[in-house]
Amino acid sequence: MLTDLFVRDFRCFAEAKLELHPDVTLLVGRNAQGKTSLIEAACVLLRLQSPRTSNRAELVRFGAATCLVEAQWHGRRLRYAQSATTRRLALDGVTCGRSADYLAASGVVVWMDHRDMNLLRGGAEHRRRFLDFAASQMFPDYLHALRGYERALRGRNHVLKRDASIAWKQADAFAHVMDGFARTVWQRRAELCAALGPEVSLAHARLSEGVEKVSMAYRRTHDEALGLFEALLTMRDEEARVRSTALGPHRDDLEMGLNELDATTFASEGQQRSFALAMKLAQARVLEHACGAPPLMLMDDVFGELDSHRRRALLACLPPGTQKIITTTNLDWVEADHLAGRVFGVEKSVFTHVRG
Ligand SMILES: Nc1ncnc2c1ncn2[C@@H]1O[C@H](COP(=O)(O)OP(=O)(O)OP(=O)(O)O)[C@@H](O)[C@H]1O
Repeated sequence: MLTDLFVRDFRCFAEAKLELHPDVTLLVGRNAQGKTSLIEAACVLLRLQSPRTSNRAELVRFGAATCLVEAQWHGRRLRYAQSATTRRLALDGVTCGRSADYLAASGVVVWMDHRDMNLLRGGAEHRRRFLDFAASQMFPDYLHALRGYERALRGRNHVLKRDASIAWKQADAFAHVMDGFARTVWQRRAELCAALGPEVSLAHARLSEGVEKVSMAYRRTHDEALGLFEALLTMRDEEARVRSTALGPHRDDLEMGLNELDATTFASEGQQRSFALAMKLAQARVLEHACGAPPLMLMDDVFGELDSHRRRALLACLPPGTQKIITTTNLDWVEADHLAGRVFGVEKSVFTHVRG
């Protein structure tokens, strides 16, 4: 459970302190008052990643030198400080030099927002990001393998673009490195998808009252029997033409089926929304199972646009004991019998305790 959340010079906040509720904390305010920034701070503190940006310097309030986020997570004190160029982490008041050690002690997170529709409507990169965020929380070796793969991929693409005549020997050296990391990435993504598949079906059945059938499968760019290095050897002509790496985990995708059809093209908007919700719920259940404790749910303005059946199903499908921080522009949708907790109003980056 996350308690005692404190931020200083983070995004629009000079300083804010919130005592979070063990079940539900609602942050209510008009647009651009700071709701999303606050739950982003919680995500950064627990996972060292923002769902909104990969440029950490953006987190520091304009004009300030360093941002700070601190909270208690299941009795441990987490501290994240970030300047334009450096990041400092601390666990229980002791500086933590290795992010892997920090992440091992920290909690897991599921982030939900209106962009979740991109899991169905957007390109494959959205689905890969979904897998990567979950896999990096479940498997301690995943992020290292993914970053190593991406580094080698950048190197290889640079070689493919650089000269009029491609230095294949150099490109192959990068391909060897990519091949090693790709094995871990594939294995972990496959394990994750095997765990997610049945959970997506279960969650979707509750959201759609059991009338539709969904499926989800991981799709590689090439035959599994071939290693990446060998597969890339067969792509010389194509790569010489497009000047970039044609195969590998950076091009893989998830195949999403709805009643045996491709959900990314044939599903209605409502069906796609239920599918995306089911994926996030499945992520929560799989993370709970893998990590032994429910994730923190950070839900950015997702409830207002759901009908009351799906709102109830969404809450009912979460693992028992899941802590939720929910942002919303109004409380009209809140039904007292299924959502009690603490409410804060937020205006111009200042939080006011309203009730609970
Ligand atoms: N580094 C920063 N320093 C200062 N202000 C920032 C920084 N980054 C973002 N902001 C500002 O913070 C404000 C709050 O943004 P935030 O996305 O948290 O609002 P919100 O209440 O979630 O609104 P919405 O409901 O529209 O998403 C915005 O006006 C944004 O421009």
